Amino acid sequence: MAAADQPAATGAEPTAVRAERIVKRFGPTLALDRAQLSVRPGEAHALVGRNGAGKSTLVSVLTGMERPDEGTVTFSDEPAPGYGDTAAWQRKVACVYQKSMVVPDLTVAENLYLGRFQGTARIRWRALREDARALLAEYGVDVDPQTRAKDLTVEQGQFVEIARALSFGARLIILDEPTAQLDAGGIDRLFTKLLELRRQGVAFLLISHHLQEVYELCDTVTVFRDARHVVTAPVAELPKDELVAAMTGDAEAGPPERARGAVPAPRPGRETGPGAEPVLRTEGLARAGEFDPLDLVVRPGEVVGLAGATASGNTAVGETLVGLRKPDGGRVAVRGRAVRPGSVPHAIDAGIGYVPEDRHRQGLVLGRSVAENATLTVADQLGPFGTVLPSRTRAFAQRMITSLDIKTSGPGQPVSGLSGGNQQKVVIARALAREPSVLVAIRPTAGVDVKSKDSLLGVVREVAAAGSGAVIVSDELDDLRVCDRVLAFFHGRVVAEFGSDWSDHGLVAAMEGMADRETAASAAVEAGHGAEQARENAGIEGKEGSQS
Ligand SMILES: Nc1ncnc2c1ncn2[C@@H]1O[C@H](COP(=O)(O)OP(=O)(O)OP(=O)(O)O)[C@@H](O)[C@H]1O
Repeated sequence: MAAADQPAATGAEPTAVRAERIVKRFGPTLALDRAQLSVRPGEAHALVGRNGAGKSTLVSVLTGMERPDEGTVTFSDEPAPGYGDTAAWQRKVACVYQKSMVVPDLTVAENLYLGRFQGTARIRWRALREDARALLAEYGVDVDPQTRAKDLTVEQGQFVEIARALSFGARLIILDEPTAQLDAGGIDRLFTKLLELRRQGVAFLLISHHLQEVYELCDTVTVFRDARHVVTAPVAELPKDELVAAMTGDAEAGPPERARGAVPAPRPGRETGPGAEPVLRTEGLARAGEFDPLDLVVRPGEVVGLAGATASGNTAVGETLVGLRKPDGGRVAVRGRAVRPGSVPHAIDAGIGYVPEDRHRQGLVLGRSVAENATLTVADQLGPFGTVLPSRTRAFAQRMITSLDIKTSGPGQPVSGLSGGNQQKVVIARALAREPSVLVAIRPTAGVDVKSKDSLLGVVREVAAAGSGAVIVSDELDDLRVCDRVLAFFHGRVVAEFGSDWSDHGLVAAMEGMADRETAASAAVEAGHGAEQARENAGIEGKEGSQS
């Protein structure tokens, strides 16, 4: 491996932060085992590792949220503040999460000065707004200070958080999956802003499962595996396959591991292919202001992608299919049977399995165990006469834990103690538990590590191979690669239809609104399909324009 180990402190160059020999235990779990990390001023440093490797735990230690059992943290070679001294920590470091932590009902100005009011002195609102305006201008953030935080876009929220942290004096900003909810333009603007700030000496620690981002944005990368520091190296000296190998512990990255056993074997008599009865069909399905009437057909054995950037309508379609949103018009049928609109329980009963985007709000009961969460949708099958047998629940959950490679101390562990990526696997386990006819997954691999991503997407393919169908709603190209065909949404309409041989460029252009259906059809023809075939492949029935 070309990678060098963490350079020893020379004393010549101060570090923005240095963590040494950090040990952190949660009950029997050793989350950090003598872990180390140092970040230089002005550096963009990536911290990567598989789900459960200890990244978030280190962030908690570096931001003063968790006290380590052993080890030391220094900022600019000075000891870290005492644990509990929040104000002192704020002057050193801040973590910007995917979901902005600002108080939603307060204005931007109020959020910026939160926690800074002293004693009982009257707050001078006009001066506060002026100060906020000046502060935002200083950091080049184009947001009106009187906007309520809840009305900010994800991108604006992140910028406000960064400005707030810098105004406290912090010179180290930790970004936890910052691009997960940004579209291409937002990512560009974030990257530009970070570059500007780095020139002023601000250091960034980026936690990401998007390895491409690591290469585009960072100059140094640290890999954690199983609670330990494995390697720190300049990104230019660590090719992607070596980086993945360091994360997984494999000598070579090797072929993706496949999760086995989570998916039932194909059912005899279940036909697949173009002639088979659709597992899912929508006719004229629509929601005003969100998406135009959509006729969609998913046949057994098929994985169909609904691609689109934020607010393109693809997520709204997915959430309407699973009953979370009520359509204004049109119908949904599973294996020919109509599904009652706008009802999640009916959708589940009809055979629609659902993997939500926001697992915290829609997916999991955090205080409950892995076993209880994984079996929430099948409680009726776990014992006679409405009872739930704990032994059956545990056995069922154990099968899911093994087949989806969920890193947990066992079926009884509360889900709140799992890492983010492992929580996502529990959500998928739950969706699969009922052996759905069609699985609808919205950004299913958000926050999931590179190896588990392959394995989860492999599970989706297996669901299809077993005679069901799947719909993947995502803007992640890796999610869409497993699809047999992809419909690209823009402004609530399907603007392009692709077979499985789309190019990154073509699909991204379509999602950005730079392709219309004609271009897509000609792209399909160029790729060797007839135009009719391209339309047929796309499963769009009825006359041209039925979706517009
Ligand atoms: N509050 C907690 N209680 C119990 N165990 C915990 C707690 N927080 C973390 N852990 C355990 O510590 C280990 C490290 O988790 P951590 O969240 O730091 O991983 P991670 O690298 O951030 O993973 P991901 O990429 O999935 O977010 C995991 O085994 C996790 O289950």
